[in-house]
Amino acid sequence: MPGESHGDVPVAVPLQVAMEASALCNGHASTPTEPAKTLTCSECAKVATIVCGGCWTAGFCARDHQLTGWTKHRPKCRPWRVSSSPDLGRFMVATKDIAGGELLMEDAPLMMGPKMMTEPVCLGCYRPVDGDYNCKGCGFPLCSSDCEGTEDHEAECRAVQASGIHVKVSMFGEVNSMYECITPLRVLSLRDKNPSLWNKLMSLESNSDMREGTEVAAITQQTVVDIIHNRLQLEDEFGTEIIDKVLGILDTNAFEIRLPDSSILGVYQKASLLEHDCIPNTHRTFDADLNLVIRAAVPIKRGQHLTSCYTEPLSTTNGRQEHLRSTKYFTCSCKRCRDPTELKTFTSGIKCGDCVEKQEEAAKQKRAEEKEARGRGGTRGGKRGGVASRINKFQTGAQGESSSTSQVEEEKITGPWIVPQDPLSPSSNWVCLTCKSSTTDDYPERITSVMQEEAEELEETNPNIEACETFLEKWNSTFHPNHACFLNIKYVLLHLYGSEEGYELEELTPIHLTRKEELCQEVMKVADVIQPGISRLRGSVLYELYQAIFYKTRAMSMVGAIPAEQARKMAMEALTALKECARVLSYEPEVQPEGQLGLEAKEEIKMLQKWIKQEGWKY
Ligand SMILES: C[S@@+](CC[C@H](N)C(=O)[O-])C[C@H]1O[C@@H](n2cnc3c(N)ncnc32)[C@H](O)[C@@H]1O
Repeated sequence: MPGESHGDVPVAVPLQVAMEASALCNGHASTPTEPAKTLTCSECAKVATIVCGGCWTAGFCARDHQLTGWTKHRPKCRPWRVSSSPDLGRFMVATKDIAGGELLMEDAPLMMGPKMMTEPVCLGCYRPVDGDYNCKGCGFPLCSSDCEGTEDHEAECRAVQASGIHVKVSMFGEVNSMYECITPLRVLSLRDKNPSLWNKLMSLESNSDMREGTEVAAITQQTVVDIIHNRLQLEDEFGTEIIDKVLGILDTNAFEIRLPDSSILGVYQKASLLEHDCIPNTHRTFDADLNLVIRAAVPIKRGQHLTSCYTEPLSTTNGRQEHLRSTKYFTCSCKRCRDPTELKTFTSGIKCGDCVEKQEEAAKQKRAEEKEARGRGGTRGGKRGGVASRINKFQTGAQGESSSTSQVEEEKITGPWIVPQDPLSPSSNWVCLTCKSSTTDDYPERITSVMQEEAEELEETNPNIEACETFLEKWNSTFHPNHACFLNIKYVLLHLYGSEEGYELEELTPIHLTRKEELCQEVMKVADVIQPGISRLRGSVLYELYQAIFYKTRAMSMVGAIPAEQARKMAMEALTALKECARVLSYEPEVQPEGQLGLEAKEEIKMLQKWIKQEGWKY
């Protein structure tokens, strides 16, 4: 149009090219071939000759009509389309090559509510409550009268009042079962109040057939269905079937939203169509209005499915599978789950006791032979121990990878590690990758759950450095250093070095800083595989890594403990980590702690560059 700028209009792609590309994409195993349709121009309905290069789906008869139609098409233009298959149901496919960080969708919540298992929170603003103020209508605790008339709180308030019950919550700060039926009630109330919203919610996957007869269904029969029917006397309005369907929809689709001091549930229409993968290629955040913002975490090729991780990435294959089966009703067969080594991260790995015994025996034998050889006049090597060896370790650690470090790295891969033979089966045998012996009992599951329980207890007690190090030392001879439980404790520990009282950053010795760096590197190596690209996990660890390297470099170069060239190299490593941290966290909203950390990282880049300049180095 004359005078109108078309600067952001995507290129035109010839229809023939788009059709050939689409045929290639549809070659994907799980993508059905879609019926061939004649594409028409979105502006004049003539037969299309080109498609929009942004979404590769909207057709136009010619470039002029693509330009004049841009204002209308822009809100719909997106780099993905929805497809479906019998295995996955609906899913999203990239319609063009997408760059890491590219915005894929912004999605407003269809509805929100408290989590089913939650401590008492205000039903208007979701802050934790202590019972100081109770709703005059229904008795549920709220933060103040301001939240009494909020639209969010209307459904349960009305239902409770109509039943003649006046709620009295007396336990605070711990999970309270009275909240379990609030969010389902909010969804149910939409059927009459807002049919269009209700229809959108009902169009989401409920997995009703799979849910029927499960333990989850039996529990919610008592905690939700019976309460709605008997206490709130709504049996005539909402039969068991519809309540079960709503519960299935919430289980399958609700996202957990982290607020500053609580977390709640939100249901989103577009983002609900994202398929699960234990190594997701998208990243999700919530903006200040709790819209869900989905970006590409890594570059995505046209034709690839867009994926999100529905479960805890720092967990074992069994743990992830169990969570997905019991709450989302499917068995994940992503490349991480299919591979017994989990792409050589070994986050479920256990040490083979037999092989360790044999290795120890062989080492003992070798030492005895060496001793005998020395006795016969062989070379005498003075063994460095105590302080001398610690200083040596510290210096080699600071100046480059020592042979023992690379040995440890090698061992992380070679083992001897026991892994599940068929990771997709909950009753799989476990096999040692070195001696090939297979476990015939449930030892791997038992020992893992013993350690997991201990790790959970430890995490619940706000552990200190000593407790975390003791835990790792205790289980070190039984599990792989990357075992998911270890990684969770290591994640806590790497933050404690630098924040615990007496271990603040300025007070850390180079040995402590080396330990902090080592922990960061270990967690980062796994994070790079299982949460690549833009991820909060990587961002947060990168910040700690920068701190460890920078403080160590400064402390050591101040006393001349390392050559200038070594110090320069270390400073550059710190700068690289900090820049990547700032990049990764730049996608987090400022209202979230990670968003704040990203801003700090941005500021600290300037400070670090200034310091590097002062030292006379170029960056
Ligand atoms: C949030 S929904 C995703 C959208 C859903 N496919 C639909 O058609 O509405 C989650 C459900 O999709 C299916 N699903 C998602 N990812 C899957 C995967 N990797 N393998 C198998 N099924 C999957 C499962 O039925 C799961 O409970």
